[in-house]
Amino acid sequence: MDKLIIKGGKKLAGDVSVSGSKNAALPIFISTILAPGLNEIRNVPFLRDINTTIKVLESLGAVVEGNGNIVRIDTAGVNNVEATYDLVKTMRASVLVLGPLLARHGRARVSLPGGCAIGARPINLHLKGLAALGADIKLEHGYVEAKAKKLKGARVNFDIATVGGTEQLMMAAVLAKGETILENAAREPEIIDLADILNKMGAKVEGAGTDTIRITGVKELAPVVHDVMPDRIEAGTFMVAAAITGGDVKIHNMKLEHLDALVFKLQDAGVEIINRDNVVRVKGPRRIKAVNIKTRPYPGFPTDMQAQFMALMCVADGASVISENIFENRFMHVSELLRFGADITVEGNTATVKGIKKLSGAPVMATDLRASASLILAGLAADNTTEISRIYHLDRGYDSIEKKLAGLGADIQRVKE
Ligand SMILES: CC(=O)N[C@H]1[C@@H](OP(=O)(O)OP(=O)(O)OC[C@H]2O[C@@H](n3ccc(=O)[nH]c3=O)[C@H](O)[C@@H]2O)O[C@H](CO)[C@@H](O)[C@@H]1O
Ligand SMILES: C=C(OP(=O)(O)O)C(=O)O
Repeated sequence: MDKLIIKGGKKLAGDVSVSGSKNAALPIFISTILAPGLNEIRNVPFLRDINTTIKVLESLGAVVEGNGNIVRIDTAGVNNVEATYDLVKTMRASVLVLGPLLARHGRARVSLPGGCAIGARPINLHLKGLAALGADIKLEHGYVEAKAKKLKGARVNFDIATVGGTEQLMMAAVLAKGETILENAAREPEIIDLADILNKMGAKVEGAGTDTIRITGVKELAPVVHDVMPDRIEAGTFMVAAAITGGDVKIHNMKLEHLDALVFKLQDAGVEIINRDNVVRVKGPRRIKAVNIKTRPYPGFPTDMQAQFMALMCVADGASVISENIFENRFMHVSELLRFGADITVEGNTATVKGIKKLSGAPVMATDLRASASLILAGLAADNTTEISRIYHLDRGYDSIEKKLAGLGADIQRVKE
């Protein structure tokens, strides 16, 4: 197993480029099931979750080959309709094959994903929506079995704005008979990227990015070439890295408009952000000011940036109140941040962080993807040496993060344990 060793205290400076988005690429890869033939996906990040998605698609009969950041997925031969426990358990997004398999083959058998470290993560709203489209759904032996001769358009009103649920229903509805209206749909930019590829394939999806998405079913879809959008969470993580080290970093290949909520909070904390010619320059102040955040569905503050922002608040002047409103157990980084000497108390879904002058490097353990990023950020700001173990979580979602940070002057190394 690999671990990271960071010698903190370096102000980051220079240029860094953001990779393609994990949370956009996974549903985009899965959407190719709907367009039999050779699809080409570009700007693909190198991530463990991408490899898992490729394994899932191959297990269904797709032929996949990669060349750098371009991946070609031939879905002509997809004829297996079962995604097994072994694959789904390592990556929850695999459950998204349900909608496209059902739409293309009229049936699917997919392992229930179960919870994960950050929460229970149910899929009841995915299943309720598919049932509204006419699917017959059974839960048996840990698997969802879904059947429908032909899905039929319907109105689906989500109780909660769910990103995965919205993606699942979009992919099911594009080949359904008639019109589907998704109300209280999630509005994340990754949903727009998915709608874009589906529309290129010949689908009729309108309103992605708003809370009402209208989909008119079509008979068939054709394969396409598509570029994945930049990863807004990776970009946000670099912004916090610049801020926490008092650095001066220019970030390329990012869309600042996807990060409004984070930008406002960073500015309130005293961070300077300049967007010129599509390059975002982030300058950290000498001292960070404490600000409060509440995670919310997009366009609110992203839950995927909560852990990283908490690391920043650990060294702010004053106290910050952080509420996590999406996942019930997404504070696992707290106990590890305490090992750096941070002053954090948690009550229910709220953490109160009292900033201290300096964190102190420590051996810590990564518990989930974004928690890992928060520990790196703390390590960059801390004195002395930080050792982060169990970084396999990090490799699920960050493309060469240690190399990119080293390129900005961080003293960070990956070593074998
Ligand atoms: C709204 C939100 O911030 N979604 C995040 C969520 O997406 P992901 O798609 O994993 O999760 P959802 O958006 O579906 O979940 C939003 C909320 O709805 C609940 N829920 C969801 C589906 C369902 O069938 N039943 C149900 O009750 C979840 O428990 C959660 O409280 O995690 C991803 C990985 O961290 C993030 O990139 C997404 O931005
Ligand atoms: C938790 C995350 O991903 P996943 O939904 O794949 O678990 C994430 O991207 O922060």
